[in-house]
Amino acid sequence: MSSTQAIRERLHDAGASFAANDNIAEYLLPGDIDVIQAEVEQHVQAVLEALVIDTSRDHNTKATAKRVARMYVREVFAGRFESAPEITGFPNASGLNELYTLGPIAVRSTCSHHLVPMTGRMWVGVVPGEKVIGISKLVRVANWIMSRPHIQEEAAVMLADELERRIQPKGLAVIVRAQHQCMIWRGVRETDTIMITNIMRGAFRDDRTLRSEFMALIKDQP
Ligand SMILES: Nc1nc2c(ncn2[C@@H]2O[C@H](COP(=O)(O)OP(=O)(O)OP(=O)(O)O)[C@@H](O)[C@H]2O)c(=O)[nH]1
Repeated sequence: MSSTQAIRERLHDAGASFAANDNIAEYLLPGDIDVIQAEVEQHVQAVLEALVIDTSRDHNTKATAKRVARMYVREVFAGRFESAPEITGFPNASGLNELYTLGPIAVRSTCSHHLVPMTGRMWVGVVPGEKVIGISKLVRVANWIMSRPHIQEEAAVMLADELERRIQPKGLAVIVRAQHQCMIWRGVRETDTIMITNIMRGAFRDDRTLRSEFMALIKDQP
């Protein structure tokens, strides 16, 4: 059966969750991504037809279904289908115990309620534990998590959980500041509203001075 129904059945049989912000890479077989993309294309074409758009004669929308399917599957929702990025870790040989911050990192995500962009910036603060990791890997993990449909609170927690699990720091802070197009482009149409999510773990939760130091370090990076 070459359809996404076979993939959903596989996930059901394995008892796996496949919510919008879950990653399902470990349940996919070779070729499944092409099956998903082809089926999404068919359904986007049906949406265009339901919107009474003449894609056969309108040169602007002729290839829109194909473009949108590729964008969803290979770009903006790729974090659902791709395996987690590898993290290069080094032993913390010199016993580094100081805070470092990384940011701003671009937030490019999608609101799972209206499937429109959620964009902004985020910062990560780390007090290392036994491992020191390549800082670009924080960005790779962040992009992998964010490129799924989300609500911001869950995205921030999911990123913090993943980083905590993979780098086992003494302290971890994740701050996400994002604008939601579902509140700008439509709906309440508030153009300047920003949602801020703060996650403080380990030393950042327990030590107010460390938290303040982190906030001071990032405060001039709007
Ligand atoms: N908590 C939270 N809410 C979000 C996020 N993104 C969007 N929302 C809200 O989710 C809600 C969606 O619920 P509905 O009331 O069913 O959607 P709607 O009728 O289109 O609502 P309006 O946007 O008010 O027009 C809206 O209030 C959105 O503003 C997010 O990341 N976190």
